[in-house]
Amino acid sequence: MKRARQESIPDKIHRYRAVVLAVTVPLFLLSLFLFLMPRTPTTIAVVRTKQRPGGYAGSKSYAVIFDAGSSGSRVHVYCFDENLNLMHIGDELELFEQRKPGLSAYAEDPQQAADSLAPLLEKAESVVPKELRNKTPVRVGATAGLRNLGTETSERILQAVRELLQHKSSLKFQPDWVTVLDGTQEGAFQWVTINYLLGRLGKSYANTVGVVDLGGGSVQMAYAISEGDDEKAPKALNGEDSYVQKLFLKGTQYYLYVHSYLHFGLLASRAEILKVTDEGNNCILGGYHGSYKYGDKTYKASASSSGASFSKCKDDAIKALRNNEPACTHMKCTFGGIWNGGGGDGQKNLFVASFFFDRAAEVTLLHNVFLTTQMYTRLVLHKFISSSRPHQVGFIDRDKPMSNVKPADFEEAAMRACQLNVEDAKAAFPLVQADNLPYLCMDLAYQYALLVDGFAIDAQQDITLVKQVPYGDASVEAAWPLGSAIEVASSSSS
Ligand SMILES: O=c1[nH]cnc2c1ncn2[C@@H]1O[C@H](COP(=O)(O)OP(=O)(O)O)[C@@H](O)[C@H]1O
Ligand SMILES: [Ca+2]
Repeated sequence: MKRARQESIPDKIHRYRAVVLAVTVPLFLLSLFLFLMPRTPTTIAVVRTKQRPGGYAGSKSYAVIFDAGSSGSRVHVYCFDENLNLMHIGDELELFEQRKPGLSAYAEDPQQAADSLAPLLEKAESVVPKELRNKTPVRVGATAGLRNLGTETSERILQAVRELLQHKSSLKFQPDWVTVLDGTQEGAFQWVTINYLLGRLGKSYANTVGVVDLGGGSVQMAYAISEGDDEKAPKALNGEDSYVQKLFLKGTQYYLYVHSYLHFGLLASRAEILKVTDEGNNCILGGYHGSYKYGDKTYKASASSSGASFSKCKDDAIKALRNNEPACTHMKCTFGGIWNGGGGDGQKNLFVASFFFDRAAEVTLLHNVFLTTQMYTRLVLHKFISSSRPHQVGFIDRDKPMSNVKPADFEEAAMRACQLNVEDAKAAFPLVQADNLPYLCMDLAYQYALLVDGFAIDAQQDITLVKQVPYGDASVEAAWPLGSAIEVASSSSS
């Protein structure tokens, strides 16, 4: 048998050259490709590590703001880019959650008050990316409800809320971020919110809009005035909030007239009106005999035998506005001896929010959605159906978050509501909550009196009722927390 010849290494390479080439060439090409490729990290979508305070990471910063209102608690979460534009949180431009009642309903039990915020906190945290939570500030602003309770009780509640945030939250938190907002801050934040969403910040004061925010406990008026008018503003006396605040926004100096009227929010005003009326009330819908509780006081709320009367009820609302009015020591006053700010271009476009919108929406129905034939007939009978908007009853466009109306629309709606007894009103206004029904005439008459007699707005002036303001591809709540978040985000990203 012929023995195989012993091959040398060069011979072997020569014999297997095809295999060697087939293995080494692709390997060489692969290494060359990897060598020339741009050096990107292999992990996916890393959040940039350079982070500034205020939940800032790369180009995003978050802010969580609790609105502890007198009639309910709400949480808003906003996300801003580095130019302070709102960015998406899911499909929306904010997270907004609410629950009732507000903190002041738990005056006797601060722990329960704080616990009422826990579900809102959980929801808010869930939309902030985990790695940003300890950089994201959480603030709580309480408004008229806690202002009414007095310092000791409200401080106990705020302390319980601070403990909740300290122990149950992973957000960035400082004890002095949980406060009772003063009314002028609240009004100023509301003005910033609406003007920001409308894209008016950075423009001359004359191109901004004025705002009225009718809460449950207080109502705020805020609008920008000229520098010259600021110089003429009456100086605040000791203990009074100053009438004008200076705000520097988007490179522009604004002089903002703001006043908050405690006890003149919609729910508080009912108590004021019930106080000035005697036995049979002119505002309570016919057939209702009960009582109204506001704060820790209860008022008799009983209809007169002839039912409600719009004109008498409006007079009572005006009496409540003027009740114990101190002399007007300023050039021109609204009510309560308060300077009216002098008016001007910053007030010519007025955006009117909160309960103004809510009540208007509740007395507006789409025929096809809500009305039975019997109800329709009743509404025609009472002339509820307006020829200018034949597709609906009432005066706003229910499908839109903003509507152009006139103060006179509230008068007209009040006149119609006041004619009804409580049973008929229930059928005519299925959207009005049962516990608000007896007060429907009172609420609408007060809203009209507040605008026309309180703030001296012409009954025929165009005003905008607003709940949300369209911004980008979504709408954002027209409420003060956005103004507060803008302050937080701009101070932490500068
Ligand atoms: O985010 C919001 N969007 C629209 N309306 C709001 C928002 N938050 C509160 N409101 C409105 O504010 C009114 C309640 O006032 P609130 O309870 O805040 O009283 P207060 O401001 O006197 O403390 C309601 O009409 C409610 O719909
Ligand atoms: Ca409010």
